[in-house]
Amino acid sequence: MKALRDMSGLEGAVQRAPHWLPVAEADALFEALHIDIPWARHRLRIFGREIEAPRLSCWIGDPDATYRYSGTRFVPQPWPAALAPVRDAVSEAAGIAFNSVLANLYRDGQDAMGWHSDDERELGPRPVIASLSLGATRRFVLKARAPDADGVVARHVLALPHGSLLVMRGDTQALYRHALPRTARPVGPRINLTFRKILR
Ligand SMILES: O=C(O)CCC(=O)C(=O)O
Ligand SMILES: [Fe+2]
Repeated sequence: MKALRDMSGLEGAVQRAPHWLPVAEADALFEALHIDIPWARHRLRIFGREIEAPRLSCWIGDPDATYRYSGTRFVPQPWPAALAPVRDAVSEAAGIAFNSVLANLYRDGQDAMGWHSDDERELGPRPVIASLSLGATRRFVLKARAPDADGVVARHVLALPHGSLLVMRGDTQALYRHALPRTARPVGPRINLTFRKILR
């Protein structure tokens, strides 16, 4: 496993390791999760309207780690065998014991996630979120909620390749929104695992 490094311009808040999981392990994990996870379409509430999320998802976690995500309460699915050791390794890398993960499957370039922050109350005020990406490389964009002293709205675009780990911590959710835009490029499926710690 490669060490996490601070992203320039986001020191102390966002870290990543582009090739965190060795390719063979990342390949095996993608295959296992693609089959083992009961993927479903979640409903999101955006500006008071319910929409079907343009991706498939599954909430996984310890039995008492219930969670509200975009207006819906989820009781987590149990950890698939292939995922439990990954949870432990990601927890060690990020320095926090994660008890849940939102797994996302982006079937092709039309699947996406709009602007949001991972700021649900269950995560506490300054949550640590660790995001492991498998499969097709997609662009992940962080955009500041407010302009800086020069009037510039900071924007950071990251490619998240197969096996990469991204950690957001500190005030990242309070100060930034993030999104995974659609792409017209022909891309294969991507699985993203966003590990979270639900406070009880
Ligand atoms: O797919 C990604 O990289 C990000 C997903 C995300 O932000 C989320 O599910 O909260
Ligand atoms: Fe998110």
